Amino acid sequence: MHLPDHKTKIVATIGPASDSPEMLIQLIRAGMNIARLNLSHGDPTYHSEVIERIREAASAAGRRVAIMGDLPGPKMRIGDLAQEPIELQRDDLVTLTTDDILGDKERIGISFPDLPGAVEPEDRLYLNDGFILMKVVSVEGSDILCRVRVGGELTSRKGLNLPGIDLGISAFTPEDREWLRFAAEHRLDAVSQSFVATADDIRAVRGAADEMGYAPFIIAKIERAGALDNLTEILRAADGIMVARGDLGVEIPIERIAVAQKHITDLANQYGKPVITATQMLESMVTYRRPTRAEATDVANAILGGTDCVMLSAESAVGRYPVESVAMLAAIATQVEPERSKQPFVRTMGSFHGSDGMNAVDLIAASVYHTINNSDPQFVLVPTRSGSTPRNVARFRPPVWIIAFSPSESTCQSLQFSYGIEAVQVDADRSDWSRFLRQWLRDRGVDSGLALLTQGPTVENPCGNYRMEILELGRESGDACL
Ligand SMILES: Nc1ncnc2c1ncn2[C@@H]1O[C@H](COP(=O)(O)OP(=O)(O)OP(=O)(O)O)[C@@H](O)[C@H]1O
Ligand SMILES: CC(=O)C(=O)O
Ligand SMILES: [K+]
Ligand SMILES: [Mg+2]
Repeated sequence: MHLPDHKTKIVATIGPASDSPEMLIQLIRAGMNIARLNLSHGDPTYHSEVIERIREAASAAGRRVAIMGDLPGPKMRIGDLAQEPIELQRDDLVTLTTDDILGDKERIGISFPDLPGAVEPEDRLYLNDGFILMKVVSVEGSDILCRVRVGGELTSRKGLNLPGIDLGISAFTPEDREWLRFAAEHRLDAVSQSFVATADDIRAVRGAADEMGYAPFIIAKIERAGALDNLTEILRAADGIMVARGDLGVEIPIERIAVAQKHITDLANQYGKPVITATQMLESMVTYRRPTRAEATDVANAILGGTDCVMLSAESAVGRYPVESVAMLAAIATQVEPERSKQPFVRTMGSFHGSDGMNAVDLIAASVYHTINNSDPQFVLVPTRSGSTPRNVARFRPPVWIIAFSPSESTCQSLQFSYGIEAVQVDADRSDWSRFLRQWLRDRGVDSGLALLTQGPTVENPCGNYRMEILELGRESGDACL
């Protein structure tokens, strides 16, 4: 039976460097599980074509690939530049204007009409994920005169951050609603919402999707300071979460990123919701064939720390080595995963020991955890409808693959986000899973050792109980069950 070498899932942003059919096939073969479309860049025609190419490449490669549309959110960006890149130097005077212009070194357009009213002299503005720092000198009409404090290179449509200044815009913007409709029309598996502040932002996306008859897997991107105070409620409302370190590293002091990442990851593991670690994971591979030691270590530490997915941004969207970058993530994951200690039980279950005790799902997941620790099963087999039972087992990061069986194609696609889960679509729910799965394994040449089977009550078997079975695959009397 073919299973990947790595259980960590790989997200790659698709852009001009990776959007050809040939590149997409290579990315998939190198280990890409999820293609991310950054809807802040490129128009609907472009993204429609790319979606079609990704699906064709996935079927040509015979691999499951999920597609995630990353909604722009209320991110302020500079407009297009007449010539690029431009180089801003310390002490340069630059005017940011809401006028519709092609920018240059003296005047740069910005997309947010209310900005001049929201800033005052001495405020700090950051460009390009914080690389460039400017201070406001004065505001006049639609113009903001700024002095460059830390210079650097700038290209079109880079982001603009104002840490600490609340612009009072909700995360789910009218533009996002248009892109959500696009995502619904193209049946994208997942959408990620940028700049989430509260659970209401996620509920707004889910509500709007509902009205469109669309039920995407919804990822909350944590990239503003306020979201860190509302993590629990955001995790409850969302299907998964992303540590969006590009903007987060500007919105909170960069020296606090590691602690925030650890906190978000631990909490997501406890809730059994997938977490994506994103941005600058292999940044130097935008230009060079090899990453730095620090980057390779960052990827490894994210995996050791419990991330489900690692993500590429510019490396795969506009870099010189998209395939090598995916292959590097896969190689690091393959080396690191066997070295990880089993997730400590208390760390994963800690918050669930409330006054109500553990619920049935947690009790079963705990039993699977203990059984794996005391035996050496080949697989954990999990029939599922929504995907929550396999995710509850996956949060322990068992050293064996969890194979989830679901009649729902969208559940299978959403399981692409979870560490160590391989999804298999089956024709229908059934009442004879143990017989069926014994045969399924035998058809794939697996007929010795142990497998664990766990599931909750199902539509086929609504009176069933939460259960864990131990399948002795070679046992004669077990064969008699076939
Ligand atoms: N479809 C695309 N077309 C052109 N350039 C792209 C595309 N997708 C990404 N890029 C480029 O790759 C860079 C890194 O991608 P990334 O997804 O991190 O974007 P970002 O602009 O930093 O915004 P965000 O915070 O939404 O991720 C972008 O700044 C952009 O220059
Ligand atoms: C991915 C993203 O949006 C960020 O890192 O800011
Ligand atoms: K975006
Ligand atoms: Mg961002």
